[in-house]
Amino acid sequence: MARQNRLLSVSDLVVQHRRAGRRPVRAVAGVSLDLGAGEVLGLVGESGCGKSSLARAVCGLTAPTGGEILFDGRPMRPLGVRRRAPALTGVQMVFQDPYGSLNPRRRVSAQIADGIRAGAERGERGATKLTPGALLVRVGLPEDLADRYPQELSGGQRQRVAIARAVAARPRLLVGDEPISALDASAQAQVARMMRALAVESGAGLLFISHDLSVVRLIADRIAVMYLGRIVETGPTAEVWENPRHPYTRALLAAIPHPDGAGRLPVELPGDASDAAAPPSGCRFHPRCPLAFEGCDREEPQLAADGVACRLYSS
Ligand SMILES: Nc1ncnc2c1ncn2[C@@H]1O[C@H](COP(=O)(O)OP(=O)(O)OP(=O)(O)O)[C@@H](O)[C@H]1O
Repeated sequence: MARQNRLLSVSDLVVQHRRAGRRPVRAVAGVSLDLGAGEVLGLVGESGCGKSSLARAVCGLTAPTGGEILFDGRPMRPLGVRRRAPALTGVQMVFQDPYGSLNPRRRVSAQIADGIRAGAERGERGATKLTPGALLVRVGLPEDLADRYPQELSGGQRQRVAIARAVAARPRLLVGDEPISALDASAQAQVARMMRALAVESGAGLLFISHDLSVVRLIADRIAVMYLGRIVETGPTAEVWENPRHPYTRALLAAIPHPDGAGRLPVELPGDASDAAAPPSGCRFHPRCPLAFEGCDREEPQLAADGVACRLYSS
């Protein structure tokens, strides 16, 4: 499908953070990806690889340093330029910490009502039929929680409220930045599945970001694996899960404990992830790669049409 026809199309995105008196950090170093309506893309990678920087740029919260973000075929402008709340553009984001994003002084019902209003203002069909109580039930909470304040709720309840508020705005694109990592392990898969259901049934695209490949694979149609600012592998979920090709994806998979406690042993990657402010030359993963060979420290592999950025597969 042509880029302009995708709900979200990111090409060669660069996000660089300036730091006073220190070298800038290129958190996103040339990323291209796309997402269709009703589709779920899982973005995975270790802490610090640039997932949040990418998510914030996609939502217009951070100005890109380079590249292009098309939303519905039109350039996504940073918030300062657009001067409109993301909800009014049809993009909603759910963050890891719902405490930071919910207003402690307003009742849950009022905050969800804000979302409903934003959807209605954009003229989204059905937005005015939504009610805070019905949305709470939809995210697995009792209706009467609407009268409470965020601090009266548990962390898991707050995160469900944040999801209800995001969905209330009838977004065309929902971005979850580690939306489940603060939840109990027992609730993570359930909440992830709920986000998928809510997005897909309303025809929205979902960009679901997590460091946990085992949860992402439960809900994503496609997976993109990010390492130090770059996408190193991407493909349909079943393919990436069953036949990971990039050595980094393999290491991520090998580190997932088997459900019965046996099976795969955690494999430690040698060394720490490199500093994004001073990435290694050549392939960014080569200092930790068990399969690195002659030349990997000089040539930076590009993401090929087969979805892998690794010299092992280039002819
Ligand atoms: N505002 C900022 N100013 C300076 N450096 C930043 C800023 N935001 C992020 N960084 C740096 O950019 C790199 C990528 O960070 P980012 O938060 O995007 O990654 P992440 O994969 O989302 O990690 P985490 O899951 O820990 O949030 C890191 O080296 C981080 O220290």
